[in-house]
Amino acid sequence: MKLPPAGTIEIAPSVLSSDFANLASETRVIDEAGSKIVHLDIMDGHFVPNITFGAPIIKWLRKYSDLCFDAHLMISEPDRYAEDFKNAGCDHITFHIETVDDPAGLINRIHDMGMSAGVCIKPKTPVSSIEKVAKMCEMILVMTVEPGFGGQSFMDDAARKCIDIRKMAGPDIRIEVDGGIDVGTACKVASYGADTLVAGSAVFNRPDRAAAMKAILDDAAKGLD
Ligand SMILES: O=C(CO)[C@@H](O)[C@H](O)COP(=O)(O)O
Ligand SMILES: [Fe+2]
Repeated sequence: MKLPPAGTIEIAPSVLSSDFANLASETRVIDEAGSKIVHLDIMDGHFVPNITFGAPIIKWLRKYSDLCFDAHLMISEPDRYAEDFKNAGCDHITFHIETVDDPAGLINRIHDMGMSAGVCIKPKTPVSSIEKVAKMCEMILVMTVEPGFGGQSFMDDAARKCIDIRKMAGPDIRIEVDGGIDVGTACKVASYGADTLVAGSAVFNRPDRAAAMKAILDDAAKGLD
């Protein structure tokens, strides 16, 4: 499934905190609970100090799920691997602005392969770094923790960058936030202009994933009041 167009608040559960031995059923649960997107965290042990999974695992998961596969590439040289993620069935690829010399070139390549594209900024990376390419993207990802691990504490200063990004990019681009999103922080990021909420531990570390997702979305709605 393609990335939903901007204009609605969506939750993008990150399977990073799920039971990797049961990835297909974990993904089915969030689908049945109403999610349109599953967030896939790809880490290479080089750009970030952790290793997760790559295209072969995604290719298998694709056989079991029609959700929008939102790949968050926390890897060096994302241009080298973008085609592998396309062939594995990803719908959307986000790469880190810190990892490339020619972000516009990579966004064009991702589009040419038929996927939507996103750039991501780490907490200390300024909004100005994505100014030239923001409007080329379908979604901009703002890290609200240092990338690499689930379960970290939300950084409000980083989240506030969504306010400037929303002004810069306009209403037609999704702004995704990632790290420490739960009840209490979802309302804040929604008020800053984010509309796509990645949640890992807040969903998968709870026995009732559907209830956890609903609580996060209800909290986000409060941020729009
Ligand atoms: O990209 C990352 C971590 O680098 C994430 O997508 C995490 O999975 C978010 O985890 P929580 O903070 O929601 O537990
Ligand atoms: Fe992520």
